[in-house]
Amino acid sequence: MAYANPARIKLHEHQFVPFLTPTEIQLRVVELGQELALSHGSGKPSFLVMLKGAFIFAADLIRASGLGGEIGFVRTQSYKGTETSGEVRMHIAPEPELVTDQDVILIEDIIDSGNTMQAFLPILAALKPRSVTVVTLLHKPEAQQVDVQLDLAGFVIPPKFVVGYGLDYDGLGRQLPGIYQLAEDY
Ligand SMILES: O=P(O)(O)OC[C@H]1O[C@H](OP(=O)(O)OP(=O)(O)O)[C@H](O)[C@@H]1O
Ligand code: HPA
Repeated sequence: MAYANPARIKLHEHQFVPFLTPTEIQLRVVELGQELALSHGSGKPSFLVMLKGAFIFAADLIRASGLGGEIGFVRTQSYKGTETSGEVRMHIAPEPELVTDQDVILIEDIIDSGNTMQAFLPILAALKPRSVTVVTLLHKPEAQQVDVQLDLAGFVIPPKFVVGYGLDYDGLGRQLPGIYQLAEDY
């Protein structure tokens, strides 16, 4: 499918410039899907999608992997504007039957400070999965404040705020097919 990919966008009071094109993202998502097919091809993993940000990435990644298995959703929230509040709230908890004794593939859109993963992984571990594989589309190692498990990352990016392909700035921008970075020159 061909997507409209605007050059420069405004969301609320901020301007954003193109950072990753839809094509770059799609090519990398296919590679990640192939890696999951290799590591989990002999079984039926449970996919756990971190809402809201990971919903578009997960839809593409799961189909790119060709893997069967159930799909579940969890919802955490910690961001206000471009900053983490530091407090990770759990709105939708995992279904135990998708986790206990299962090989779980946890799909996240971004690991930034690492606070969300640090808060969520113990909740998952308490349900006693057979294994957990953490996949994130984006990783900001220079912004990370805490060490967390990370098995597969699509792109390692600088510590600047990004939107698009599921990621938002205060509720806006999730629908954009490419990923945009906060502009500094306005
Ligand atoms: O590593 P961290 O600094 O914790 O940031 C990563 C988290 O922040 C975003 O979620 P957010 O709380 O914005 O909720 P959303 O997915 O509904 O946008 C993103 O989807 C990750 O879950
Ligand atoms: O850079 C980001 N953009 C959107 N949401 C986020 N959540 C953590 N980091 C980010």
